[in-house]
Amino acid sequence: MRWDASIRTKLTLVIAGISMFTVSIGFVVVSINFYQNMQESLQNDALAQANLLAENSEPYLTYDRPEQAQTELLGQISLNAAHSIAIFQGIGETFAKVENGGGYISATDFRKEQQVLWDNRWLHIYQPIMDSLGDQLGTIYLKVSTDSVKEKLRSFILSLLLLLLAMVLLSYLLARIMQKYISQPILNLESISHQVSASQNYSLRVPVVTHDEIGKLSRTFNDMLETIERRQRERDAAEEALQLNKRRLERAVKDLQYLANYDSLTQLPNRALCMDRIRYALKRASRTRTYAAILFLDLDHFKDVNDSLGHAVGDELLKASSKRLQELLRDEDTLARLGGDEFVIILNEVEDTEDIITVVEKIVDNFNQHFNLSSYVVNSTVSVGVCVYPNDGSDVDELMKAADAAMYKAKEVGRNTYAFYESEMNELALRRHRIANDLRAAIDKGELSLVYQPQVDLKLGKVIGAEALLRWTHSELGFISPAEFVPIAESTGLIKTIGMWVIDTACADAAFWQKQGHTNIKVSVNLSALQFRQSDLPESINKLLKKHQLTPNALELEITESMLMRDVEQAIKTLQRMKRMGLQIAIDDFGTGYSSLSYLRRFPLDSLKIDRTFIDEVCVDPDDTAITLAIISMAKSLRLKVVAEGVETTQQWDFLCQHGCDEVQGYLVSKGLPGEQFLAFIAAFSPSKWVANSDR
Ligand SMILES: Nc1nc2c(ncn2[C@@H]2O[C@@H]3COP(=O)(O)O[C@H]4[C@@H](O)[C@H](n5cnc6c(=O)[nH]c(N)nc65)O[C@@H]4COP(=O)(O)O[C@H]3[C@H]2O)c(=O)[nH]1
Repeated sequence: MRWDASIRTKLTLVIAGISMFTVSIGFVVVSINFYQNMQESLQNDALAQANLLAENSEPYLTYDRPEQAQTELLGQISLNAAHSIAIFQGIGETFAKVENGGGYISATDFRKEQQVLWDNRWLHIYQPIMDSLGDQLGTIYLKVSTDSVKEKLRSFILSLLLLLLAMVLLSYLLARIMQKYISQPILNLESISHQVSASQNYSLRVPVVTHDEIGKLSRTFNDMLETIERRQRERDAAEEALQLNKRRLERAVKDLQYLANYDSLTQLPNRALCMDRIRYALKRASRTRTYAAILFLDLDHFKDVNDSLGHAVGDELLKASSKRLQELLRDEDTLARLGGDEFVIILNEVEDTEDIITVVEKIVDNFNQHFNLSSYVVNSTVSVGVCVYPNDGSDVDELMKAADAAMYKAKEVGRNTYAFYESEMNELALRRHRIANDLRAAIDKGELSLVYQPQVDLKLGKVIGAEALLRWTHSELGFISPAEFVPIAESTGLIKTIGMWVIDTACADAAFWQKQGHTNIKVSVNLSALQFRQSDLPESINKLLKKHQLTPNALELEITESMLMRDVEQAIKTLQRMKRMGLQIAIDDFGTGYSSLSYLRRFPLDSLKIDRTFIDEVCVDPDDTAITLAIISMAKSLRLKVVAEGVETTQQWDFLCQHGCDEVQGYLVSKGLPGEQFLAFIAAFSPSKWVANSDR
């Protein structure tokens, strides 16, 4: 068993133990000595008395006077212990005896010779009585109790024990005090070594207070710490130098990597990294079944700028061009500089190839604005060649060649333009270009018009409003769907003008219908995202309402979920302004976006329009049924009206009727109608008549 007491305790106990052991031995020796002395004194005393009796007993024996011997002789004995005394004569006959606490004496106690005997309780002394002729007349027998000796020994031991206890206590206290001088330096040594091992702080030192072995040990320990501390310092310095070199090396590697992958002038990815990014874009596109577009850009007449204004201006133009391009791109797209005035743009995960046209047109348009360089204003247009993965090539080389070829095509056409590698895309781009250009004049030429698709209240069985739908009949291209030209108008910004024309026209028509007596008919107008973000839109609408003296609640604005979710707080503010004006607000194509319920509660809305794609299969596809029912119940819980778009069959109509939909619109009721036809439609509309003509 290990004993884990401290050295201090051990030392105290050892010192106290030794002193106790020594004192105990002394105690035993003294006690034995004392006992022996007491015995000897008693024996000497008793022997002297016995001798005296033996010398004086002769006449009493000779004249046979036992009574006198008893009183005159034995009665005179004085001893400090209980005793009995007898005079034997002849061969053991008791002549006289006195029993004075020394017990009974019988003939059996007789001994003839001189003897001194000790037993447990008694001291027996036999002393012969001799006559003058030297003959033995008898024997004196003295029997002395040893109780008095034992009693004295007991009280002696008791006082000795008390003394011993006091000495042990004293030695313990002295040991405690003394051990401090021995154990403290050891404890110091132990404490410092513990601190050093716990904190790894080698600057700690043990205080050296003695010059003995422990003092020497402490000094050696301190020397050892000093050596370790010095080595530690040297190692730390070496480690620091190593880290510094490592950091320098890492920075150098990073710089090298950067130089290997980035262009030092524009900080854009260089050719090597560009090829890598294209490879990655192709993988992403094929995994997500989308397109990737590679735009090869070359600044027109860059050489002239360099030659006439100097390389510094040329560099500045390249930097300004890269900044401008960067601003036009999404974060997930890549802009790289191949060298000279050649740039490449990678458009990732493009879902619709028409989006590529939008981007490339934006780029070409932007370069039609001059560059304000530090000392010159420079005009620099751009020629762009575009190819699309997977249509125009399956690997990086093929696609780069295609984009390069397309770029030369754009240069040949006369620069400041773009060209697709694939002619089909070129045609599409040309058509978009044409639409964008011609749309500007379409309003003035009177090519735009509105049709109104009736909206029927299912409970009332009455037409209660209409959605205004924009129509464009191009003088040469014929009918162009709003689904085609509205996004183009959005990308060119022309939608603002067209949108105001739509509201103006719809308000004028609605005011006319009201004048014709259809006071409860409201008109719904689609707002584009760009329009919705226009800060002066509420005021502009207000002006138009006043212009046509139309009550605000006769105008409903249709907004899509994505328009609201783009900047929720701003959207809430705009909607609140519109609501304060008294306008009606509907969410269009509901269910296709990502609006969250918590946000919906915060938008001041009047109705939700269930998207046509759900109504299409509402009686066939259980998913669409479930979604439609969920939208209806959600709208009810938000106290919003529900409108179903694209109702084409009576089954859909019945389903919506049964499940509490408020309003419907769709080909089952009517397609969009020109203003005057719509008026006639309201007048003629009666549910029974309509039911008769329907596909029931
Ligand atoms: N298959 C089918 N289709 C039906 C049925 N009932 C209505 N539709 C069509 O569904 C579209 C509904 O309009 P939208 O969802 O707002 O979608 C509109 C809207 O986003 C946009 N648009 C139309 N007019 C305007 C406008 O004045 N301003 C803005 N910003 N966008 C407009 O163009 C989109 C397409 O408009 P449209 O071609 O007129 O197509 C209209 C309408 O003709 C039906 O029963 N079956």
